[in-house]
Amino acid sequence: TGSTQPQRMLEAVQKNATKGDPESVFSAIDYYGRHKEWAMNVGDEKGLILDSVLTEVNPSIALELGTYCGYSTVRIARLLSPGSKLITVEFNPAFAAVARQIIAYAGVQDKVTLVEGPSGDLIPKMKERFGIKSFDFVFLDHWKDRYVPDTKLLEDCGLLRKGTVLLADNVICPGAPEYLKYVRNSPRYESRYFKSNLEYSKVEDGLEKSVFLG
Ligand SMILES: CCc1ncnc2c1ncn2[C@@H]1O[C@H](/C=C/CNC(=O)c2cc(-c3ccc(F)cc3)cc(O)c2O)[C@@H](O)[C@H]1O
Ligand SMILES: [Mg+2]
Repeated sequence: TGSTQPQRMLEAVQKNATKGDPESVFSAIDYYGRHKEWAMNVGDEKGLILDSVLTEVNPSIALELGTYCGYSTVRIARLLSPGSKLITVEFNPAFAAVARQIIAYAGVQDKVTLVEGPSGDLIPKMKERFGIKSFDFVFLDHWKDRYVPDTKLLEDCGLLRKGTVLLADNVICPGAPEYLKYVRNSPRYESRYFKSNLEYSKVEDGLEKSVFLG
């Protein structure tokens, strides 16, 4: 019945995953994306890189730009220490509605605040709305041409501190060439590329990890 892909993914989660088990939730989405219908989730291969960077950073306050169905939201939230929070930003209300249900099904809703709206409007309100000094970790996975403007906005709003880690999806496919130029040429970032594959495919893609130097 699900008319949109996110609704069909939610159905797959409700059918195949165990309530309260985050791993079973994102595994069900991976199965769906690999065997039923390709979907733009960071996926299982790049997901392992995301997991390892997260474990290394162990953020108290994390930001995700582009929730979509909540696949990476669940993947990130499951690794957060008690008391840590993830704020995820999504401007499509239909996607946000599905993501809320997937996040709740996984049982990680207490660690996640899903904020609806365009990142450009919400980033400047993060401090006043959520009492945030700065983010420890940012996952960029929204429109690729928003990576640079939103990174600059995070800098200008004082939301990055010495050591904040930015992790950007899809820097090769679909590609974020301006973003790669920005973080690799800027003296304010220490950048490194993690080669991988596009989700559920053999095409090359990768994640760019950039540490803000202050
Ligand atoms: C306005 C700022 C702003 N504020 C708030 N929410 C925003 C937003 N801009 C976007 N969103 C939401 O984020 C999600 C979009 C994500 C965009 N992601 C890809 O386009 C992508 C594509 C491929 C691929 C497609 C086709 C191929 F052939 C190959 C690769 C693979 C990937 O992993 C990909 O992430 C949606 O939920 C938007 O509603
Ligand atoms: Mg992506």
